[in-house]
Amino acid sequence: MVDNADIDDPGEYSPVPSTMQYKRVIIRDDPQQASVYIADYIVSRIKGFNPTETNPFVLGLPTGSSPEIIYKILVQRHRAGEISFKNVVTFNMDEYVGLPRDHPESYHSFMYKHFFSHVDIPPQNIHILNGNAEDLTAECAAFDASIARFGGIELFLGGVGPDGHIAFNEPGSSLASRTRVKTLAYDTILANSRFFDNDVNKVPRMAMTVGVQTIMDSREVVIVATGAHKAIAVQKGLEEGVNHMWTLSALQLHPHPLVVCDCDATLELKVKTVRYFESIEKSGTDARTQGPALVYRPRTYVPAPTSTKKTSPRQQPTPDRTPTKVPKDLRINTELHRTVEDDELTPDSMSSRMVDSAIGGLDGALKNDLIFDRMGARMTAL
Ligand SMILES: N[C@@H]1[C@@H](O)[C@H](O)[C@@H](COP(=O)(O)O)O[C@@H]1O
Repeated sequence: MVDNADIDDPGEYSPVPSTMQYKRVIIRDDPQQASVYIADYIVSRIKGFNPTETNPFVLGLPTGSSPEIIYKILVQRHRAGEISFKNVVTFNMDEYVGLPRDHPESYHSFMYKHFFSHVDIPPQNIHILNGNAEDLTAECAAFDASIARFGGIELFLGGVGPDGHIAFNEPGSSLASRTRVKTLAYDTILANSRFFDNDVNKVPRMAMTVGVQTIMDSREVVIVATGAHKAIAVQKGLEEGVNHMWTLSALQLHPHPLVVCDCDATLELKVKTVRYFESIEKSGTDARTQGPALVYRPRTYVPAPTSTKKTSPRQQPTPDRTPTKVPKDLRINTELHRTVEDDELTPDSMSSRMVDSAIGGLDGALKNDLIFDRMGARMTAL
């Protein structure tokens, strides 16, 4: 990303990759300050868009502990009357497969607990993949079709896994992927076991996730990366080449990526890289407060069928995601019926871990081994 940061011309706010690119890395002292930056940024983008019922702001959203603070601040801004989500449509990036919707660790539960229940977003504007759908492939295709029906995603907020994954696009994911079912890498299962009583056996093995290309199709991507455990991912994603083993790195090819880190997440970056991006911000290209406003292009918008029926969050029906009309000019391929991971690699080391981890009793041994040889080594290196 560094060598390609031709930020002198922010260009048009266009989903089409062009030579006019505007890459930003913002560094703040701690997760709180990084989250304030992002929350304010999202608020300013929504306000600048001036959404209406017929032209809503389409926002992609993540789960995870990093975005929790961002949601808290957004809720505070909403309560203070600074922002309304009435004309915002959301698409969540992922959901576990097979976990009941009302399980406390489902991404449905997470989103309502931390965000949706506290703001004025209409339930029919919320889109979260149904990890219990009978036909998961059809569910994924319908999700992409629904994004297309809304004219694509305006801003996709995401986190990053310690192994560099965005959404659940694990190492080896195709950079051309769209929404589909993925087997989780053992590192991710291990990382997420903290939400499941630290028991890797309780973590679902599969998830549905938007693809790397789904994220790349959005007009702007904002990534939050906080903590020393994200430092390697940030370094690989920003300083090294585009690589499907660190899917964050795909953003190097996006026209409007914004990565917001705390200091700890930059620990593996070269001082030169950090200084470079700090100087960019100082020289007046902080898009939130100083930089030139992005120009919103009119989008082809096909309104979703609306329902006036009130539902409680838990009973929220799966929206009708079969589009009656999909704009022809959209680049989103809605005809994805390939089988799971057709075009993706699962590194040998990971697939063998997955097989072994299914055998009772081996998880503990593997866990120790992994902590030692992967995460442990990274942490000592810090
Ligand atoms: N699918 C989610 C990702 O979307 C998230 O970015 C990652 C990191 O989460 P955290 O912010 O908790 O470190 O966790 C999960 O794997």
